[in-house]
Amino acid sequence: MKPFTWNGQPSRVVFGAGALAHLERELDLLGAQRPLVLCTPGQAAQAHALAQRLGPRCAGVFGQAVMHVPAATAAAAREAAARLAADCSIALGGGSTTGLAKAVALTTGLPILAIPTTYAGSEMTPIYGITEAGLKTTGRDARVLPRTVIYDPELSLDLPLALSVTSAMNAIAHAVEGLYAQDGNPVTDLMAEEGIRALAAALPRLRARPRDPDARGDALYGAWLCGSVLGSVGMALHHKLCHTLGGSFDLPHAEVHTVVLPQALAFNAPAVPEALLRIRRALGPGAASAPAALFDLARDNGAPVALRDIGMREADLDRAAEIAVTHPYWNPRPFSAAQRGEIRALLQRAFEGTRPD
Ligand SMILES: NC(=O)C1=CN([C@@H]2O[C@H](COP(=O)(O)OP(=O)(O)OC[C@H]3O[C@@H](n4cnc5c(N)ncnc54)[C@H](OP(=O)(O)O)[C@@H]3O)[C@@H](O)[C@H]2O)C=CC1
Ligand SMILES: O=C(O)/C=C\C(=O)CC(=O)O
Repeated sequence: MKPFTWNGQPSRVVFGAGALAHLERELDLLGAQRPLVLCTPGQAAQAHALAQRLGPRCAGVFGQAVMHVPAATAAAAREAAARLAADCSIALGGGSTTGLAKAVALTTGLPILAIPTTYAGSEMTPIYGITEAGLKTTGRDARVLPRTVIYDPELSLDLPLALSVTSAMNAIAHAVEGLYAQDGNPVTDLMAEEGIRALAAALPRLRARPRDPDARGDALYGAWLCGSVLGSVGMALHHKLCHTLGGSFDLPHAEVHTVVLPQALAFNAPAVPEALLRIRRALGPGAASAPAALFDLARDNGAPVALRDIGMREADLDRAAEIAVTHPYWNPRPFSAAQRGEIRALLQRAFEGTRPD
């Protein structure tokens, strides 16, 4: 057994259908008297319903969360939290909303109670991302790790199927990179393999019955495991490419992960044989390689497999490759300026949607 350290996940998790009923109890446990409810404009109705339920203890609602957390939005949310004398953020929504709560926590220390409605997994990580002048900066800071997470499958029953599939692929990507992370360990390996299995098995059930509460619960269970992996170990090439494409070219986050994952794993495959075995086992029986099986999982569940289908311009691929190899993340197969050509070729295959061998 190789030596390792594991910081675990200090977040308190309340999981189950109807778990939202425990919100007041969880706020009391946090000692939160004046929570600010954060959401996207699209989820304002749910956020205001939550605020009404909380009554006078609720400091208010800030409903301007946006994907990739623009710096201006972060500043506006911080100002609102100060003006309303909030002592806690409730992030009701997907990773965009959790990311906004993290941006507030980064400078104010305001504790976060996250109520995820997608499978992004941000609620289980100390990773933040803020985008300014077309460049996304990510970092890790213990202050941004949500203190409490309420996972209630009933809140994702209406998550559109297409988003359910791509958000599940986003979560699977966390686990895939966790399986070859520089600081991986036996516990995160177990969580990663089980998370991939749970999500991959839930997808066809969701296609058959999108409002199946059990399938939604199993998917959320998988997202929790995969997010926990991401929160515990480092990210590598795949996430670097997605941060570049998402933050610098404003592509939809989960869709980028869905398209890039098979290609990034194919690039790393020669260096990560153990990870390939675990991924292949988690995805169930089949003759395809792990990268090809991930490609097929996305394609067979109706998700995009080509960057050109999610808004990427071929003319931007050179710049994307340049950004990606600048300040690279650690990766089991080194990528830096010297590998720019290989990364450019990877992006071309992702642009065209070429099924990996
Ligand atoms: N720091 C970290 O560890 C991580 C951060 N992230 C970040 O999170 C963001 C992406 O998160 P993701 O969840 O994919 O994106 P969003 O939070 O933007 O949600 C994606 C889409 O799903 C819709 N949606 C969310 N929940 C529901 C629901 N219950 N019913 C119907 N529609 C719903 C949203 O609609 P609407 O806009 O109306 O709300 C939105 O259109 C990115 O900024 C990414 O960088 C992602 C993973 C990990
Ligand atoms: O790319 C991911 O899914 C994980 C991390 C981030 O998105 C960083 C961020 O919060 O923007």
